[in-house]
Amino acid sequence: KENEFSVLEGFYLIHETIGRGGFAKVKKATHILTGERVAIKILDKAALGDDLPRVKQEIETLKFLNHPHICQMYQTFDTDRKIFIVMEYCQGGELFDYIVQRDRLTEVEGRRIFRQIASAVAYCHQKGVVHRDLKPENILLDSENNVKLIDFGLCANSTNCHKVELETCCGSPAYAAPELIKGERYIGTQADVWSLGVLLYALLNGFLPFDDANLGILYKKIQIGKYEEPRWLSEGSKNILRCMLQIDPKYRVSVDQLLNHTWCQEGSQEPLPLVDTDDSMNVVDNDVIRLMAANIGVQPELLKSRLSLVNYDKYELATYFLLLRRKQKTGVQIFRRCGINID
Ligand SMILES: O=C(Nc1ccc2c(c1)CCNCC2)c1ccc(-c2cn[nH]c2)cc1OCc1ccccc1
Repeated sequence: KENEFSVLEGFYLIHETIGRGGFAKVKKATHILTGERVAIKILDKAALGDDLPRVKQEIETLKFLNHPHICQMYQTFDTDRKIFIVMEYCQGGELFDYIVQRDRLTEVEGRRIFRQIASAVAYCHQKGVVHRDLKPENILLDSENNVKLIDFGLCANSTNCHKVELETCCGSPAYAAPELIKGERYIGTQADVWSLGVLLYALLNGFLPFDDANLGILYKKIQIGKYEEPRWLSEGSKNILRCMLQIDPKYRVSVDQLLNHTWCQEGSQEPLPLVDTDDSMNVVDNDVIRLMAANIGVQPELLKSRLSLVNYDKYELATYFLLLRRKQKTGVQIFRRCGINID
């Protein structure tokens, strides 16, 4: 029996399992060349069965999403039995646990988290991707409690995602928009905004706006769209929730309008990442390229051309991404200490 991890030998050190999803196992690992922590999602092809297309869908989608609040895919490859997806390490765990541990978040913390989620969703919508399964379980946190959106297995990609109508009813009922559970054709971006409303409600209150053990009653409550506004909610937060939890999608805000809502603008804010243009998918950070090129003894231009085929099956691309993240976190001086002169 081939050791299922032999394909990783020399590139990643595998540590303990940190989580089990439906058909995935997530293991802590170390990217050997940089020493950076990563998470490796391991899927068994046989166990996947007809869920295999969902995994392929997630991999293809993650290949063109590159955003600080979307869990970054660094490399992916498969053996005859397994699929490996090397992901960004999110040691803060699930947002769901973060809320439960605190009962509910303060408005300041809730706003910080919500703005990061909304900026990730706005970026997806600009790229023609609708997530369709937004909920606290699909939002992880990194070591500084910054948001990392995961699980694009149910997402739909299309160039005109703002207009194309979808029909597959998916996602978790409590976060599903009224038009989606009615089985009507719906616009994915509008359904995502409803889920963002349910998410913000859960962040600020610690419980769901629409909830019932009986699915039929839950559907009724969602279609009626009436929910409790606890006394601790400020006028601003009640207002932004109403903008999202509109049962008629025609009256629902877009995620771009959300980010400009006064509630989101309140307080001292760290600047939101700009929605990147396509060039961020090209390999352009010259500090990282020069460091890597010096390290492996090739011309920077040759390395850049090798990496510009961003198809995630190369270890060097994972190296590039991890060094870029390290530079974003700690600044260029970190490379000087690597003892390699990159001037
Ligand atoms: O790095 C990830 N998780 C993760 C890493 C370290 C720690 C924790 C969690 C919390 C548990 N205590 C130990 C610290 C991690 C990264 C990516 C993905 C991922 C990306 N697409 N799909 C899955 C999943 C991940 O995990 C799942 C998880 C495990 C335990 C709880 C909560 C979540």
